[in-house]
Amino acid sequence: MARPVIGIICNRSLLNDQYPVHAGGTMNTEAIARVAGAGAVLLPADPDIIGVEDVLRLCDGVLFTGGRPNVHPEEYGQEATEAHGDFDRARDRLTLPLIREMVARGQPFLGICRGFQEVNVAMGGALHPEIRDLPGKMNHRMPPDGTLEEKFALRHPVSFTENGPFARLFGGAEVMTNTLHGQGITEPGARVVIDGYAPDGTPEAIYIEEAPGFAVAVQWHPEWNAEADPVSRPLFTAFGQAAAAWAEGRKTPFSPQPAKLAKA
Ligand SMILES: N[C@@H](CCC(=O)NCCCC(=O)O)C(=O)O
Repeated sequence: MARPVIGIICNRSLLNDQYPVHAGGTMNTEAIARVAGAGAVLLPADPDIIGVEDVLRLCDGVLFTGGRPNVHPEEYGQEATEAHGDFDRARDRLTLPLIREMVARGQPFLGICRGFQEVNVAMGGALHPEIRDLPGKMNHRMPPDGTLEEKFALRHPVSFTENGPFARLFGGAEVMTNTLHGQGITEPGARVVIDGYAPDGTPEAIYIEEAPGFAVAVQWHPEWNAEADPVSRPLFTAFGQAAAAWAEGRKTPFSPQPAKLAKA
């Protein structure tokens, strides 16, 4: 039986340090295929190659992935500085209008890390280029060296609104997550509900208020260990269910039922 199709936003990269490619991580494709239960398609992050309308027609959902290059600060009315690092303006030109259109239509999406930041900026919010420089903030960047297991290790708790949608989805108001980011939300965009925070107050989980569909994003990387992680699994499962509903012509707002607590 045909599965829903979820588009995965790629990042530009160099193969063998020589050949320009549009790259999609296998952690993302595996999470979409094995946990969300959808067919995964890789989307070049450039509207001159695939436009917003093409993606909306082809995909039942979109995964806005992590990525090292940052959303250009002119997208939120600020000047670029050295702290902002690298940019990917083609990706900005595709993802920001795509997110706004998907929110309006109720077409499901999940944002991860840079994708989380894109959702906030698409809705009119702002970011800080290096949150560890802010008073009281911890360093949320991934360790510069080490194995993937060390880089994606669970590093801090995220606390959610009691009985809010994330707490209901995860079966509790606090979970442990990894952290691999330098930027963070400073001002939420219109209708952006910040529902999860790290201990230092860094926003970690958002959804779009009164969105007709699944409009959700997290600052951490749930694609790591997605099949086994007790947080990743329900998140990608709910995303896949929303994409399947879209494929059948139905919209599903982000309003999980309380998780069935394990029998004592
Ligand atoms: N560039 C943004 C988003 C960080 C992000 O998506 N990290 C995943 C990729 C990790 C890496 O390759 O560095 C930020 O720095 O906040």
